[in-house]
This record gives sequence, C-alpha cells and structure tokens, in this order.
Amino acid sequence: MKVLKDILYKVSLTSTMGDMERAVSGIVFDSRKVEDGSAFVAIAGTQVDGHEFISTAIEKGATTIICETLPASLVSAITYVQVANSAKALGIMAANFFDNPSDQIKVVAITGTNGKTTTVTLLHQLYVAMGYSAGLLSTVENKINETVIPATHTTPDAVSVQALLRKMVDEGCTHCFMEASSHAIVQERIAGLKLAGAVFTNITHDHLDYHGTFDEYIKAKKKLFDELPKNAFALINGDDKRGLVMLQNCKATHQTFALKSSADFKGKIISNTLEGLELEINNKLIWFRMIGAFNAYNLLGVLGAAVLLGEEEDEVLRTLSGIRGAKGRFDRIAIGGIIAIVDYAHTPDALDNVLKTINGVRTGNEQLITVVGCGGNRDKTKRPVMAKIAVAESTKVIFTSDNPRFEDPMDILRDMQAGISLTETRKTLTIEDRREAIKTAVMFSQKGDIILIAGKGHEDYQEIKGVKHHFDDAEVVTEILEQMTKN
Ligand SMILES: CC(=O)N[C@H]1[C@@H](OP(=O)(O)OP(=O)(O)OC[C@H]2O[C@@H](n3ccc(=O)[nH]c3=O)[C@H](O)[C@@H]2O)O[C@H](CO)[C@@H](O)[C@@H]1O[C@H](C)C(=O)N[C@@H](C)C(=O)N[C@H](CCC(=O)O)C(=O)O
Ligand SMILES: Nc1ncnc2c1ncn2[C@@H]1O[C@H](COP(=O)(O)OP(=O)(O)OP(=O)(O)O)[C@@H](O)[C@H]1O
Ligand SMILES: N[C@H](CCC[C@H](N)C(=O)O)C(=O)O
Ligand SMILES: [Mg+2]
Repeated sequence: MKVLKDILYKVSLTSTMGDMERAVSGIVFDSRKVEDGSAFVAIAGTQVDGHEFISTAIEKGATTIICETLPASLVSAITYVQVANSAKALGIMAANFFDNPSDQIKVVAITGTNGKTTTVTLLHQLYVAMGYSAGLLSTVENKINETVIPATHTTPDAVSVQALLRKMVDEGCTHCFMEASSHAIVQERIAGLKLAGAVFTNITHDHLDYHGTFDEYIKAKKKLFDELPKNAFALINGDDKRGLVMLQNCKATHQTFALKSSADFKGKIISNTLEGLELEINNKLIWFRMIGAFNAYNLLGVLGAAVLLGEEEDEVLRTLSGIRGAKGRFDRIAIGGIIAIVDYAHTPDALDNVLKTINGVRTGNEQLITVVGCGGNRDKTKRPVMAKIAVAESTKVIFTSDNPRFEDPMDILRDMQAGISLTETRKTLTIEDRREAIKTAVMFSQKGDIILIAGKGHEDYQEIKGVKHHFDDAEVVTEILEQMTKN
C-alpha cells in the first residue's frame, strides 16, 4: 500500500492536517465508490460540488480528504489536505499512486474537434502492425494490443487514465496513443501525465454549451500544448488557422503537417474516390484505404507523429497504406446496388466534409439521401447549422433522433428545422424514430443512390432518458437493405 505523503509528491499544497504517513488503499473522486482507507478527492463539478460529499465519504471509510475548501467541522481521526486545484491534484496523485507509468511508456495525445479517434486508431493499428506492443485510449474503445477494454468517455477520468497506463506498461507496451478531449483537458483528467508528444487536428464549432465561447474552446485545446515538456513534440495542422495559436506558449519542438501550406509533413491529394486516397508525400505516390480529403490530414498527422517518435518514413507509409481506421468512420455498406455510409459526423464541419467527399465522387444523377439528427444535452447551436449543411449538400434529408438523452427529441428536431428555409423544407422529412427514418431513406433510394447515416458511427446504442437501448446504424441499415432488395 502507498503512503499519503508519497502520493502527494509534486501536488501543490495549501495546508495539511493530520497523519501524512497514513496508508492509502485507493484514490477516489466519487463518494459512492469510497472504500476503507480511501483518499477522497472533492471536486467541484458541473452538476454538484464534491465537497458536499465529504462527510458521506468519511462515513464510508475514507481516511484522507483532499479538498479546496476545508469543511466547517473536522473529524480528528481524518487527514485533511487542502489544495488549490483538486482536479489537478487528483491527476498528479493518481500518477504517483500507479508509479508514474507515463515515465515508462511513450504517450502521444491527440486533440482537435474532429479526427482524434481516427488518428489514434490509425497510430495504434500502425504500431501493432510494425510489431510494437501498444495501447489505445479512444472514444470507441480502449485497447492493450488487441485486448479491448470498453470506453465510457473519449478521455477516461484521471484515475482510470493512470490505471490503464499502468496496465499497458505491465503488459509490455512501449507506446500509448490517446485522445485528449477539451472536456478532459479543462477537467485535468490528464494532469500528472508525461507526454512524448501532442497532435492538433483542427478546431471548428462544437461543445459551446460546455466551454461557453469559441475562444474558451480554443484555450482548452491550447492548454494541452502550453503544458507540454521541452523534450516533447507539438505537431499541428498548419492549414488550420488556429494551429499556430496552439504553439504560442509551447516549449516543445514545433512541427506542422499540411496539404495547402508549406509544412514539415506535406502531402498532396492525387486522387480521392470511394475506394480510397492517393497522396503524394515527399515525391512518393502512396495509396491509402481511407476515404475523404479530411482523412489526408489524419494520415499526415499519423505519419508526422510516427516519424517524430523515431520511425522510418518509408516503413510507416508502407504499413499505413494497408490500414482501415476506426469503426463507424465512413463505413461503406453496399447491398443491392445501394450504398449506405455510416459516419460519426456529429459536428457541422464533419458533416460538411463527409457530404462534400460523397458529392465529390458522385458520378451521375444518383441521389444522396442523408439521415441525420443531433444529440440531446449537448451544444444546441450546432443543430440549425448541421441541418442547413445537410440540406445544402443532399438530394433529400431525413431529420431524425440521435441520442436525445434527457431532452424531448421533437425539441431537438425543431431546433434543427429552424436552420432551413421554407422552400428547403420540401427536401426534408422529419421522422423521430431512427429505424423508421433509415427505412424511409432505403425506400426512397434506387440502384446507384447513396444514403449517408450521420452522427452515431460506431455507437451501438441510443441513449434515451439515461438508458442506453441497443441501436447500431450499420446493423439496422444492413438488415433493411437486405430485406428490401430481396423483394
Ligand atoms: C460535463 C462533464 O464533462 N462531466 C464529467 C465530469 O462530471 P461533473 O463535473 O458533471 O461531475 P458532477 O456530477 O457535477 O460531480 C462533481 C463531483 O462530485 C462527485 N460526486 C457526485 C455525486 C455523489 O453522490 N458523490 C460524489 O462524490 C463526482 O464524482 C464528481 O467528482 O467528470 C466526471 C468524472 O470524470 C465525468 O464522468 C463527467 O462526464 C459526463 C458523464 C459526460 O457526459 N461527459 C462528456 C460531455 C465528456 O466528457 N465528453 C468528452 C468528449 C467530448 C468530445 O470531444 O466530443 C469525453 O472525454 O468523453
Ligand atoms: N481531420 C478531420 N477533419 C474534419 N472532419 C473529420 C476529420 N477526421 C474525421 N472527420 C469527421 O469527423 C467524424 C468524427 O471523427 P473522429 O471520430 O475521428 O473524431 P473525434 O475527434 O474523435 O470525435 P469525438 O470528439 O466525438 O471523439 C468522422 O466520422 C468524420 O465525419
Ligand atoms: N463525444 C461526443 C459524441 C457525440 C455523438 C453524438 N451521437 C451525440 O450523441 O451527440 C459528445 O459526447 O458530445
Ligand atoms: Mg473521438
């Protein structure tokens, strides 16, 4: 068991009271998970303030309390540690508790509005294919080599991040590729982590409900780069005008990738079809199985990260050429001459990119029918924008439900409809039931047509009022296409 004062190494302390040599059985930030001998870290959250649960935590067996504000009455047998920032303290404590695994494994964090899962998944697949033992922390799944550990968040909480890294090190992993969501950066879920490098993919409209303004959202991403150590690399998308902002106060080695501007890792799209991408990189022509111009950026980010980690460019390109990427990202299902594409586009930029990619490869008068919704209890301002993009780029659009969470799906759909004009509504239908919406899209389509089902990608559930009901876009559209094209 670890001793409290060792776990607090490098935590900035305001005051302490009680036994600092106390053994700690575990670090817990949720009073409901406290066990005998736990150190309970009280964090002010978005819903409640963890400080309100200090007495409950003590009743459940916590012997150490880490907090920003000391409770009015103190229990004599308990050790109290006052800190300026308990979320940050949690990260550093978790790292110490698990013996600082990031000192023993090269961790690369990817941030950006879109492309994080794609980039980390490609990196993980690349490293495993090149013979390394590697870990992955992503929206879709966490992995230690090929063993899957289900993911609940894009970036796990601070204790889980360190516990997972410990497991990776113990199982011999030399590298870990992880997503750093803006929520996680602000909430200090990655405090205490030593990074070998960080990658910035892009920044566009999302999560304004949480960050308040676009500036605050940019600052959240920038914090990752501000805190990088000197010996790490900072690799940014040079074509994104916020890329250079990320590097403003960054001590790490600055590196760029780009398609349009000059860059350390520069690529050029030679061909872009529904079969894949051909890119020119350093006078070499390479074919990739990834679809869409936006994936050229993801591939360049992957190449850059791997080279900066010490890999040989030619081997990286050769291996990357055969790799498929993450589930639910431009998944193509062709049955009976109809092509369905399941994609996780849930932001305006992602939807625009995916639709433009499809339109770029349409050859004749085939229809493009889009089925799309927006998530509940998330950024409301992206709803009308996504609706407008869908209508502008498709022959027909069916608005439907995504994960309504605790909102009324019809309210979300009304927010979407507000984004389109009366004449544009002629191109649209609103069908709340997602299965019915997909079925209707299939009924409308003829041989050669393309159906885009956007927003949920790999998700195999629909979250309604706190309950996750099984729902898998790819499964549903396959079943309906098979049924309909049989008749
Ligand atoms: C809005 C948000 O990010 N919330 C995250 C946050 O919770 P919170 O601040 O709301 O916590 P809270 O409920 O107010 O509670 C405050 C504190 O009191 C504690 N508590 C609470 C109740 C109790 O009885 N006892 C107790 O001790 C809680 O454990 C917590 O420490 O911290 C929790 C622990 O790390 C996260 O699980 C939780 O994620 C929620 C479930 C969530 O939906 N988050 C999404 C928005 C998210 O994080 N998404 C990003 C990806 C976004 C993207 O890029 O697309 C992700 O990384 O997954
Ligand atoms: N580099 C990119 N630029 C713009 N759009 C992209 C890019 N890469 C992927 N996309 C689009 O965004 C969607 C989400 O991609 P991905 O899952 O890789 O992003 P993410 O950043 O992990 O998202 P999340 O924040 O939800 O975890 C994809 O399904 C695709 O439509
Ligand atoms: N990581 C994103 C995922 C959104 C996926 C979409 N299907 C939705 O439910 O809004 C979020 O939590 O905002
Ligand atoms: Mg992701």
